[in-house]
Amino acid sequence: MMLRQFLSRDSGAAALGCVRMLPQHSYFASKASSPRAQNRNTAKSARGSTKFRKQVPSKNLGGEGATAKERRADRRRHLQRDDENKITAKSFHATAESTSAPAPVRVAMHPTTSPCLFVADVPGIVALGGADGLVPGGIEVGSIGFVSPASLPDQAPPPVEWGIPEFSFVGRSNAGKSSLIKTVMKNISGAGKIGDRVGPRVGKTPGKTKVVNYFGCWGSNDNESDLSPRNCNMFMIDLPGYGYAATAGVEEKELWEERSLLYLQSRAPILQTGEVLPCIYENVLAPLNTCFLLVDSRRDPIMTELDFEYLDYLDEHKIPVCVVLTKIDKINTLSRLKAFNEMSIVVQQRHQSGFTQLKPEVLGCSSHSGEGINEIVDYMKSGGVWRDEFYPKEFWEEEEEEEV
Ligand SMILES: Nc1nc2c(ncn2[C@@H]2O[C@H](COP(=O)(O)OP(=O)(O)OP(=O)(O)O)[C@@H](O)[C@H]2O)c(=O)[nH]1
Ligand SMILES: [Mg+2]
Repeated sequence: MMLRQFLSRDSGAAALGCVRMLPQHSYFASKASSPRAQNRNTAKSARGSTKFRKQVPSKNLGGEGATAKERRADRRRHLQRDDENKITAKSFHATAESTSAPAPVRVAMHPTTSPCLFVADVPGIVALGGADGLVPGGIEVGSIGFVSPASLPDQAPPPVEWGIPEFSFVGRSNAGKSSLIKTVMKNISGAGKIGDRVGPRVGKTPGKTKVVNYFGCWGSNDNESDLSPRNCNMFMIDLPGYGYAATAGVEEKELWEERSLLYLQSRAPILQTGEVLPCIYENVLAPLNTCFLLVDSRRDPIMTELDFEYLDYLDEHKIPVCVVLTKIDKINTLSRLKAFNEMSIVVQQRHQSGFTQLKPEVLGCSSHSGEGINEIVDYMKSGGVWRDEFYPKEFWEEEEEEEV
């Protein structure tokens, strides 16, 4: 009961109670200041690995004597206007392209939110969890839909304060992030096809996704009036990839990378400022539940320097990470074994050296054949890292005692 109230987005009082119950010395604070973390940071600066650490939101945007960073912020504002992912009024009249869904997919603009919400209301297939759909026992999902793009964190549709769990997908450009989200949306909703106005856009050339896109998941029994971002049970976030992009120059690409990093650091338990948020941010949970780090299973070696740098960044911000090998339909059994072994060694080494938010098991999937998708969906529906790895054990034990 207490647990459910705490996780409920509308129970501010219960959340406050929980803040008091948190251990005095934060789980995250102790990890952040550990000698191992300090050594890692020192080693990182020594090898000049600063690509993903320079990205700090700029306060002074442009103007005379502006620094390169400020000029980039100016460009960012400019790009926001003509971004290809921006929703236009014309899109409101779009219909979803779902030909083989179990029931017709309806697309609706929700009146209570910004005029860019599309909802694909598809009869749900699974119902987990309790009344709120957001309980430690699981996250109930059944309906899915595109909510909104955001170029900057403050444009994100669900404010951090709502504490709705978010699952984000990161990786090199072309790793298969958007495809995976699309396939997961199909799995959740039971729809045969997810159109581009409801799901993420997929592209053959690296650099397709350019802004942070929010996809909402509602409960399977929610009706149309419940389908606002506030009522979402979880979000899936499609982020622009890092590394080579065929669709843009270096500067534009840097801007997209910055968008990803700004998103991550604004939703993570540890802020860029060094401030530690011990699971709770202004009385609610830090919303970023898990970051799926996608790696193309065909790569040899499996991890590139950029992947390692990204992993370092996630570690530094104490973001829970689950590594997923993608496109496994493209490789034979022997190559799969090799890829999984290689990746598991990396993950276990990192886990043992202090990156405890890194899920020790590596997942694999194919968005084309559907292999491994159930495991990813099950992971999210079971609450991701909320119960087990993310929170200190004593936290839940204390809660349960309170219930008695
Ligand atoms: N064979 C196979 N191809 C895949 C799979 N997943 C994605 N692809 C293909 O890989 C290409 C890139 O997929 P995207 O989902 O757009 O990749 P992304 O990571 O979102 O790329 P960016 O948005 O550019 O960062 C597309 O041509 C997809 O069809 C998979 O599981 N198997
Ligand atoms: Mg993409």
